[in-house]
Amino acid sequence: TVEFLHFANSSHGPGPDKWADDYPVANGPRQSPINIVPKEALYDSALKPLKLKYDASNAKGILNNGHSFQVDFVDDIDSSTLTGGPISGTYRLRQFHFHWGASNDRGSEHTVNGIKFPCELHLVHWNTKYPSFGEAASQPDGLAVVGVFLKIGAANPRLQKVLDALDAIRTKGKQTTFPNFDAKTLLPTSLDYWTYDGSLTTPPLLESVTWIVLKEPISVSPAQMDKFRSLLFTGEGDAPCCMVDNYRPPQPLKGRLVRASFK
Ligand SMILES: NS(=O)(=O)c1ccc(C(=O)N2CCc3cc(O)c(O)cc3[C@@H]2c2ccccc2)cc1
Ligand SMILES: [Zn+2]
Repeated sequence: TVEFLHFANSSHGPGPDKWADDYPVANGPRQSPINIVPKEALYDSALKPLKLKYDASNAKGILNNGHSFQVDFVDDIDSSTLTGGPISGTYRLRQFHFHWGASNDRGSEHTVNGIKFPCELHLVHWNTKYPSFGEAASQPDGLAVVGVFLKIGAANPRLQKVLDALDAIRTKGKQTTFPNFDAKTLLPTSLDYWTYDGSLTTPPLLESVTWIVLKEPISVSPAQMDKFRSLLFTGEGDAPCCMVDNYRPPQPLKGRLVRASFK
C-alpha cells in the first residue's frame, strides 16, 4: 500500500519489502512483528508475572538513529532488569524506542485482531548469561523486548518528558544527555502480556527475541503524536524527510504458539 511504497523508495534505504535481498532471515521461521489473535492465544498458568526493576539513574542519553529515536541505559551492572515472565535468568535494559505512523490509523508493529495502534514502545533487554548485548543479539534466547501499545486519548505526562527532548535530536545522528528517567513510568497499570518467539523488527532481523507484548495500552494525545512526527529520518543539511511509518508490518506466524499470561 502507499505507505510502504514511500518507505520502500525513501531516502533512508530500502523498506521492509526489500529487506530479504540483504537479510534472507527476513523470510525465516520466527520473524516479528505478528498479528496477535487473542482468541488463538493459549493461556499458560505456568507463566510467571513480569518483574521489571528499573533504576532511573541508569538513563544515559537520547539518540536519533535515523530510523527511530532511542533512550539508552547504562547496562554494565544489574540495576535495570527484567526477570520472571516467560524468561529464565536476568535480562538487562539496554534501550527503549518507538515505532509510529504518519497518521493515527497506523504505526504499531504488532497488531491485535488486525487493529493497528498509532504507536508502539519497545523496551529492549539482553540476557546476562552472555557477555554483551551484541553477543546476546545473535542467540535464540539472547533478547527480550517488552512491547507497549499507545492508544489515542488523554495527553500522557510521563511520555511528555521524552517528547520534550526531541527538539534537540531532530536530525539523524543527533544525541543529547537524558539523565534520571524512570522507564517504569511508561508502563500501563496491568502487566498482563502475550508472549512468543520472534526477531528484531529491523535489519539485521536476528531471530533472538522473546517478545512480551502488554495487553493494556498507555495513552498518547494527538498533539503528542505530532511531536513524534517532528523528527527527521535525514541528517542535518539533507533534504528533510519526516520520520514516520517506521514500522514493519506483521509477518507470517509459521506455526508459532502465542501464549497469554492471563485468562
Ligand atoms: N524493534 S526491535 O525489534 O525492538 C529492535 C531491537 C533492537 C534493535 C537494535 O538494537 N539493533 C538493530 C538495528 C541497529 C542499527 C544500527 O545502526 C546499529 O548501530 C545497531 C542496531 C542494533 C543491532 C545491530 C546488530 C546486532 C544487534 C542489534 C533494533 C530493533
Ligand atoms: Zn522496535
